[in-house]
Amino acid sequence: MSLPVVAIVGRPNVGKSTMFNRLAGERIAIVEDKPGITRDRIYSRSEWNGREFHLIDTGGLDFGEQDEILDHIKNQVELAIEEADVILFVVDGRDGVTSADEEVARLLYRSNKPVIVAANKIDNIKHKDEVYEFYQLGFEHVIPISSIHGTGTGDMLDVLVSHFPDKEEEAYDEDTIRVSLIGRPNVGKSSLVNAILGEQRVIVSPVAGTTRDAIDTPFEYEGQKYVLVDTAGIRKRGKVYESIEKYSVLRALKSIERSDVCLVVIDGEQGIAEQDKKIAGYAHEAGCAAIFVVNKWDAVEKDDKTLDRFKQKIRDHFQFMEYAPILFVSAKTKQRIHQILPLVSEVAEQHAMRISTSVLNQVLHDAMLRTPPPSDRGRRFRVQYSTQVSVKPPTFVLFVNDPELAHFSYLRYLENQLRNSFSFKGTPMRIVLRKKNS
Ligand SMILES: Nc1nc2c(ncn2[C@@H]2O[C@H](COP(=O)(O)OP(=O)(O)OP(=O)(O)O)[C@@H](O)[C@H]2O)c(=O)[nH]1
Ligand SMILES: Nc1nc2c(ncn2[C@@H]2O[C@H](COP(=O)(O)OP(=O)(O)OP(=O)(O)O)[C@@H](O)[C@H]2O)c(=O)[nH]1
Repeated sequence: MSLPVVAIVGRPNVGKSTMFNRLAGERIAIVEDKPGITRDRIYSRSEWNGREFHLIDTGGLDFGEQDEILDHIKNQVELAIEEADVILFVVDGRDGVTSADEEVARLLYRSNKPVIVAANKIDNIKHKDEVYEFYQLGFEHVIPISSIHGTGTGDMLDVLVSHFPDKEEEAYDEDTIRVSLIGRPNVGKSSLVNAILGEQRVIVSPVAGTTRDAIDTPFEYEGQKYVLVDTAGIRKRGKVYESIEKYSVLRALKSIERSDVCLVVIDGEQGIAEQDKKIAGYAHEAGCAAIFVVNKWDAVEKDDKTLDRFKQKIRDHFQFMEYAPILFVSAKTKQRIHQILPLVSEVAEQHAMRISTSVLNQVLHDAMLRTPPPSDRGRRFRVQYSTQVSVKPPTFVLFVNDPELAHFSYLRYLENQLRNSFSFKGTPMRIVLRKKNS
């Protein structure tokens, strides 16, 4: 199921980034984090009262060359209307309604999305009645807040969450492998979808907007059911998106959540870009299995070392995803396209693998005997007992004497030992430490 999306819009300087940072500060802790993951400042996963959602600061999006502030605002709002489930319209509560606020409001009327007006910079609660004038913008909710101090944000989040769509039911069987192709614009995602399906079911064209509605493509291959998630979303939807590469991250985020396996598509001709790293990082954090698919391999001038060199570059850039296998393909010539689905099926199996408690404890016990944890001021990290608590991704709970004694490098060692014993090819793994009450 994909998470609800909340977009923050508003004219410059009203405090969008400050609010974003505050809400992103409530970010749920990632159990297993690795160095080297970079995040966009404009996307965050947040949570309120047990409901998770994505937050986008549209003000932070770069829409390319634009002199007019109004154009920038229009683009923000268009994107918010298209992508968000709830729109958070930030105004400066101390300035009163400005003409730019009215313009934003006018643009927002056209959508049927719930809009919540956050009257920001009300640092002193005594002034909260002054925000009533913002009701003239025509929206049901006007909430006085101070992003700097955090006052009012709880009330605002309550209203936001109350407008989230109901959780949808998962439409596919447990044994269907949900796959998404993620990557920057123009790396060849649509072409790969076509190549994988072996027919021109999705229209490929260098022009934007050739496919419109979000469409999943279910199919069967060698007795296994698959669904390619949001094949239509792979295409850009309107002119506004042409210039925003960062937008590709949002597309990726939405399909990642609905997927078991992510094909991280990289343009072999152009090489690895910073944006690739961010997109891959989201797949990793979401706990999806992943495969690097280097496309356009036909267009690369090669000698006998080119492939190994490219592999090494991937390993250097994506150190947090050492587990992900790499395929070099061409959607154009169909080179190695037939290897994609068998590999998808293999990593999906690993992603869903369960290890019995006794075997798990044996492996960890042996590993700790072979290389005991370093002692920290006379105290040593000990694992009493461990068990796998979930799959997709495989998640292990280790009951330990003191979680503080666990060094990152030692946990990495334990993870590698698990991988040596069980493979877990293509899947991230989570290790959660719990203090054992003795
Ligand atoms: N007093 C007060 N100042 C605030 C509050 N929130 C933001 N500010 C200030 O308002 C200014 C603009 O804040 P930003 O968060 O950068 O505003 P923005 O809407 O993201 O601005 P753009 O990036 O230009 O669109 C900064 O100087 C903030 O410190 C608040 O709750 N109270
Ligand atoms: N040489 C070569 N060109 C390719 C290959 N795959 C795709 N292309 C070209 O790359 C361009 C982009 O391909 P698309 O499949 O539209 O890329 P996309 O990632 O879906 O692009 P967006 O919809 O912009 O996200 C097109 O001009 C394709 O013809 C390939 O394997 N080799």
